[in-house]
Amino acid sequence: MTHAIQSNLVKLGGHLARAAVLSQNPRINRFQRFNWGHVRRLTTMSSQIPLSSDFLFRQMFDPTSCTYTYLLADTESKEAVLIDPVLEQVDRDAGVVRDLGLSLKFVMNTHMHADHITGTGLLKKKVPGCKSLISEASGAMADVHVEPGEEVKFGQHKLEVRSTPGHTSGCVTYVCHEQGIAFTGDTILIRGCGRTDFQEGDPAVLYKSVYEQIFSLPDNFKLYPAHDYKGLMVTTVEEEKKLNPRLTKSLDQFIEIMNNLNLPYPKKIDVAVPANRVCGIQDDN
Ligand SMILES: N[C@@H](CCC(=O)N[C@@H](CSS)C(=O)NCC(=O)O)C(=O)O
Repeated sequence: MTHAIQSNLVKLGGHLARAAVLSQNPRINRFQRFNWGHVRRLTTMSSQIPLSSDFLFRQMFDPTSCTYTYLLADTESKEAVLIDPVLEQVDRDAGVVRDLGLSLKFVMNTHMHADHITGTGLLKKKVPGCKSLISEASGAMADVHVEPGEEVKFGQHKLEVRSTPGHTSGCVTYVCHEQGIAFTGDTILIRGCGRTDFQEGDPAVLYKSVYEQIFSLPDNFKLYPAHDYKGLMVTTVEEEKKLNPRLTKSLDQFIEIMNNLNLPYPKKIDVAVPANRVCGIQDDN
């Protein structure tokens, strides 16, 4: 061991010893004590669940709205579903479906989005035969309305519909149990969650949805959100249970945080919500 390493280890030992003494001293108030909060991290990690070889998964990004669209398919039967498409990316999405020789069964949304217009209506025109799908509770028009507990089937695979209101009253999470993955829309984001200040948003309802419907999934289930604003792509139940800066708080603290986010309204809200109520475009089929 070099002298420099030895000396740094001695210094680190000193810091840790001082921190331990400070944290035990009753005369030092809680704000002066060594704050371990910022060193919170996973010390162990649950084993990873691999996707089965007949399960196609593609995550695609729209840089303007920071939306993720997901293409899932059964590679044997070729049946596919597309989750949360964006109007401006319809040609990209239809192109991937065509290139891979897939048969698009459902174009589905996790909720009625407020920040972008869904690509659903236009995809129905460009990819004949596919059906639009959204929750009954969303209040949006679609060919198929799903209820909590129902399954969306494509080939040998299926997604369970879980009701996760709070960001909007009609939000759902689609869970593929056999692959250990869930599509959470805006209910839970990576180290964040959907805002609750419009479209019947309610922080207490969102908190309950997350704890009852998402954190009740196995720790190693991967969570795929509808947005990320920091370049992250995927998280796990375990990570969010332990590291989510909002959802690791008590219900009261969470409500306080959500009621004071003071975010500007999404720029497209006034056009997106009415358009998404009718599948993104007036559907004249
Ligand atoms: N700047 C964007 C809108 C960003 C935003 O409000 N995102 C929503 C999800 S889309 S309605 C959200 O819930 N964000 C949570 C957060 O903590 O950021 C725009 O103008 O479109």
